[in-house]
Amino acid sequence: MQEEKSYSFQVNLKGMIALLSEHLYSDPNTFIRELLQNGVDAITALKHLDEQHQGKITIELPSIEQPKFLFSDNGIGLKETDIHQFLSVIGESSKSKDIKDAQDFIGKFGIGLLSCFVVSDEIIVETKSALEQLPLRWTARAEGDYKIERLTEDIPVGTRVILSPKKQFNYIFEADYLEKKIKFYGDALRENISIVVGATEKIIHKEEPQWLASSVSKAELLAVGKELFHVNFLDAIPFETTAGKAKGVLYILPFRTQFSSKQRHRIYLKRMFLAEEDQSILPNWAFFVRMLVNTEELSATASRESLMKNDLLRQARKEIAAVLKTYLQQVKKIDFDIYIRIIQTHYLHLKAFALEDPDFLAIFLADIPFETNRGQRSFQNIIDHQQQLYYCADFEDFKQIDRMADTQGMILVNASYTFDTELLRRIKQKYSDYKITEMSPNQLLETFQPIHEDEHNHYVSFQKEVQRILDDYSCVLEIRRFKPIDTPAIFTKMEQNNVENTISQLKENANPFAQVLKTSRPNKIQNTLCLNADNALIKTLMDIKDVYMLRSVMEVLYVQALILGKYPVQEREMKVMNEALKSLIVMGLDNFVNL
Ligand SMILES: Nc1ncnc2c1ncn2[C@@H]1O[C@H](COP(=O)(O)OP(=O)(O)OP(=O)(O)O)[C@@H](O)[C@H]1O
Repeated sequence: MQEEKSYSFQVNLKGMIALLSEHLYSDPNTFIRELLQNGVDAITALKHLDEQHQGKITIELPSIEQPKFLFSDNGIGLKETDIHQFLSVIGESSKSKDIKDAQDFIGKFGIGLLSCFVVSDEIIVETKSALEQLPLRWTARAEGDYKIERLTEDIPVGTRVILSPKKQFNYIFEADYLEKKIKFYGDALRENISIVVGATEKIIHKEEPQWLASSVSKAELLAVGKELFHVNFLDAIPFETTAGKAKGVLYILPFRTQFSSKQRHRIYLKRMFLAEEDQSILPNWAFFVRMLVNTEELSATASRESLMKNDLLRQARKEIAAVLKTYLQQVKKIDFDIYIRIIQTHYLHLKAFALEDPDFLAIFLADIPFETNRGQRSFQNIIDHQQQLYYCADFEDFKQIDRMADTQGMILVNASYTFDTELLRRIKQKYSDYKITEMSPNQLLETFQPIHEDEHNHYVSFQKEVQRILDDYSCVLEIRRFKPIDTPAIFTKMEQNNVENTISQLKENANPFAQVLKTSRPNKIQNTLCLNADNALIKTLMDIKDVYMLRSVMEVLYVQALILGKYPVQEREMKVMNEALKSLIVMGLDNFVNL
């Protein structure tokens, strides 16, 4: 048997840097964030020794006289052993979780400094540890070697990172550009940050942001929101969570958003900007919200572009969801105007989530708006009006009967919009006290008053004659009384398989017409022409003895009813109408001549 030998993995630094820069640090600005983070962590470490220590970060920009980029902090610095152990070993961090107070630091993976290689072929770190007082210089090259030397001149306690910008990234080291980026990443930090250009020093950040202060008014929060997101929000809801120690503001958007569109938030981790597009700390139904949040205890992924999805995050999300729900419950009492504006703007999202979440449904039930034949109305308003809610799940059905419903004084919901039908069915299921009925043209027809039994004899021969005419159009005749009385005929069309549904639904609603419908209509029937016994023209028609004239008038009425019901009128029907009109005119002329 061969002798066993064990070997250590070797790391090709160049390959590693390429990997990191192409995948993990695809944005060349990342090094700014990583340097800021390291500076802040070093200051935090020194504060563990001296609570009063005032942190400061100074950035010196390259110039003709001094072509390097210098990033200095007055943090704890590095001892010689730290340099070997942490700076020079990829993946080693002095802030990892097995050290005490690890949760105070932003960094933890031991790779962040490598991002400097994206913009510079060399990284120099000059440092003096508060614990060792030895000024040292570490020089690392992208080729993978490094050296350490003792500095002859003394330097203050802290660390200075020196980079030689690659030509293609010169733009990043311009004062304006850099200032913007520093503010972007570091606007919530406690440390003073200044930029030095030549002989001038400019403090670009020094104050704790207003939204993180302990007492701040709603007006101030709205002003912060406007400045950060350029939006005049409807409202600002401050919140804090126990899980993950998140503190921030939920802003209610004043405009409707697409379900698929991602909102831009401002998410900070230990006051360092982390991400804009990470939605994971918000409940998925909070499309109408933009969030400004700092978390002290949640973790970031290694790329630092999002929060780590773990139990703590899920717990924090639950707390935020509870805050938002409580707000929505209370805002109705506190500020009705805002409540109504929220509903008017975001009802589509609210409907979607009312479907998923019974709490949501309970909050908004009364005020959920629906489109009806009489404009937009809230659920409660419709119920109050007629003690029940009628709706059409199909737009064609709605189109067909909205005019009739209107003249009958009925409010009819057009539930053909996304979520409406499903939501009404859910409400019906959950709140059995409410009477909610799906309407089809035929069902509406069934609510029309039938002719009295005693009158049947009077109509028999007329009915037979007209049915014979309508047989040519596969249409069944009904005679009823309905409003408006100036409407002589209504045409309805029903899918074959809807007949049974209609019957069972009418039965469910204890509608006496259910039995009539079942017995009087075979399943094959699709088309119905309902004549209005109260209409003057129909009354006159009953007295016409001339079968040709009756046929012509009926054909005109049939096509007119199609048009009224917004059914497509085919060439055949147009031809029938024209022929019928022509016959009527001829008949009229004959009568005229005979006079
Ligand atoms: N400005 C600094 N002052 C003191 N120590 C520093 C400084 N910058 C880096 N270090 C040391 O170098 C180590 C490696 O830094 P690096 O930025 O690569 O990773 P990290 O900050 O530990 O973790 P992450 O990869 O999550 O940012 C740090 O853990 C720290 O010990």
